[in-house]
Amino acid sequence: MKARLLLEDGTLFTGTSFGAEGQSIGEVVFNTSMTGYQEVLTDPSYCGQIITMTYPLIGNYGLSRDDYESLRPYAHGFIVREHAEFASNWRNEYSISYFLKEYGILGISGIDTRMLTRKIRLHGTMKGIITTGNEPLEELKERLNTPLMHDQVARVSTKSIHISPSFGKRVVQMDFGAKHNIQRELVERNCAVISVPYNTTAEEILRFRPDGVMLSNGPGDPKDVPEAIETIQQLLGKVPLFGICLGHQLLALACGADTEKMKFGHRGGNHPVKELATGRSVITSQNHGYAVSPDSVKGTELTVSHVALNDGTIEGLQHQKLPAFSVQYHPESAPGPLDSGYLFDRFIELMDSCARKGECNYA
Ligand SMILES: NC(=O)CC[C@H](N)C(=O)O
Repeated sequence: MKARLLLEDGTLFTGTSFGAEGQSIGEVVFNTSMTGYQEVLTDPSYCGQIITMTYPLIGNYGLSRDDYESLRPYAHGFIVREHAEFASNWRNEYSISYFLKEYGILGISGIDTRMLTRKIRLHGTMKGIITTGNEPLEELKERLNTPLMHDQVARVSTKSIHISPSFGKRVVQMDFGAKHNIQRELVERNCAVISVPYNTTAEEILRFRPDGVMLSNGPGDPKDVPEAIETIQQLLGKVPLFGICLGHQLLALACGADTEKMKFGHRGGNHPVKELATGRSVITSQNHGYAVSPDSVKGTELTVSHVALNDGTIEGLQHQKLPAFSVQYHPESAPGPLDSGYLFDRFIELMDSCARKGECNYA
């Protein structure tokens, strides 16, 4: 079946549908990972976005339930050069087209993804619409005027409190759309993880007597969740904090810094980042369209700890006085390189040292 993709700048692509039928609108972004399409599709941070994969063949190792990064995909569409119906992998359970159809996500293949990516890099991220119908172009253009959503975190955050029990440390995870691998990394280090909805108050969080609070990744503009910024302000200094991606941006806002939308963002599995304290470089997994504004950090109690080697963007922050740090990239990888797993060890050490010094203060 034929499918079309229309961009905000008027570019029309025609391809083949390989997912659900209908019409879907979203912000078109590109991801340069060569593998990991199912972790990407099930990363809740893509809620409201249409993902273009720059790697030309997608679906060739199929899908398996154990590789999901959340319970379901939240992306608004999937664009590929070529999709493979036949999967060569003993772990394969079903095909990419079956998966997309099951969750009502439109997929379009046969697209010149190199041209599309170059357009996005030149113009910045744009809205786009995918359709399998025969609507006239004017109607699609009209639909592209629909404003983008701003309530993604509320859509993807857990609706109720749940715990993955373990003996050891207790970490409350503010779930803004958390990827499963954050929890796996913590559980592996003997932490019981209590995941709470994004709008849980500081008082409720501290009632769990946590050793630390994890600020998860999540979709959208960090300024769309002011209640979380307020909660983080109240948690600062009372309990060790570790922020990842959206959690990093929210920590920055809570400390008085600012965030801004990037031209086309960072999404992929090979972004080089430098840790300023050691001069060491790591290859990181990334997925973000916003970043902390460099000038806004001056005058706050934050220090820039990591920078992106491709464009100098802030990739990590450390609080100068309080036990709190964060990274813009994904130390939990999934998909992507494992270089940054040591940051979870650092969080454990921070919780240990705060507990030793009696620095946790639940009052
Ligand atoms: N992966 C994330 O947490 C993304 C954070 C934020 N939604 C951004 O795009 O910058």
